[in-house]
Amino acid sequence: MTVRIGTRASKLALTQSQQAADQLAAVGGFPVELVRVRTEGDVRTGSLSKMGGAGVFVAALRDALLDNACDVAVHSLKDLPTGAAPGLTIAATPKRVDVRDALCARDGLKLADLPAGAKVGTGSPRRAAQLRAARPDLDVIDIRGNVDTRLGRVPGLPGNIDDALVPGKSGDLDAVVLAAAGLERIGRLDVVTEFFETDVMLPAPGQGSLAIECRTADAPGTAGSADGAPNALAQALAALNDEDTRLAVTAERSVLARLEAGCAAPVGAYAYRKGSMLYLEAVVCAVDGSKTVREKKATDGLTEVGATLLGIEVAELLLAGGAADIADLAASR
Ligand SMILES: NCc1[nH]cc(CCC(=O)O)c1CC(=O)O
Repeated sequence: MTVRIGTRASKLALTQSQQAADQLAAVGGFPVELVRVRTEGDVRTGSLSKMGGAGVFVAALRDALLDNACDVAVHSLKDLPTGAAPGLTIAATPKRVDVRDALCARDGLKLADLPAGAKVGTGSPRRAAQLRAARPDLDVIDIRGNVDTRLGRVPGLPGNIDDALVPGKSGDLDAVVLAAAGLERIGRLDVVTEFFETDVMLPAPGQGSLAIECRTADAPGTAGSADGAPNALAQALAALNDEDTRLAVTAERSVLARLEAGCAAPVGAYAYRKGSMLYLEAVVCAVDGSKTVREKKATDGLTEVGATLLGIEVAELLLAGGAADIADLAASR
């Protein structure tokens, strides 16, 4: 048996798929190969909103799983919609890496050093809102493209502008904000000039975490041979799972689900386990940075159900604090 991992062709996707492939092969003892899946979001360069949102990146991989064109898909968890995918299971969330957002600025500048009116690029309403709340004098510019293309818009940061996507835009910004996790995975933490602590900028729910998805029939707990023993893939997937990461991202995604928030809603959430408690912090911001609702709560229910309930409780506190009035929670792109 060769296990086929479906992957997008971007540098970040290939890197994280290859890492998962190496780990699966090591613990499973079976051969693993990468299968490239082209997604609509990779092929077309137009507005993501016209393609049905960031979910287009995920949908093609899920179709490939359901069509038996691959056995495993590795997603950035923060790109996964919260709704269920029938027939598929998130079999593992490996131990999460750095959850923070990172400023990548010209000349080594930190947020406090940027001059008034400095142009800071981000495609994320969540980052834009928290940037504006911290520094209302900045000019936040909407950008998209892969990590290289984004970095290439800051003078002195070696990036590779995709000219089809953003013609003539090389070096036009003072800084961009990216997830530390993505930079870490592709070995580009050298461009970071400041890591934002979570009191300045709460990350996207699931940021820094991967979701390893498979057909439910192959998932740990469901897959079995006639004698009831789990199959080799299910066992290997179970070995890649980190339960503290699973609890944290379950709580974070539960906030999004209870808020019925779209993928472009300005919502941040971060959960972490400390001892016998699971802590969750979440924020909803007006995109112009003028208003913020923030809540924090903990539970000693260290189970999937406990984490989900914690997310619901925090979401309801946010709603009671006026979250739906300050932000368009349904916003999608
Ligand atoms: N939306 C794009 C995306 N999806 C996952 C990551 C990397 C971070 C992660 O794995 O959480 C990124 C890039 C970014 O936000 O800078």
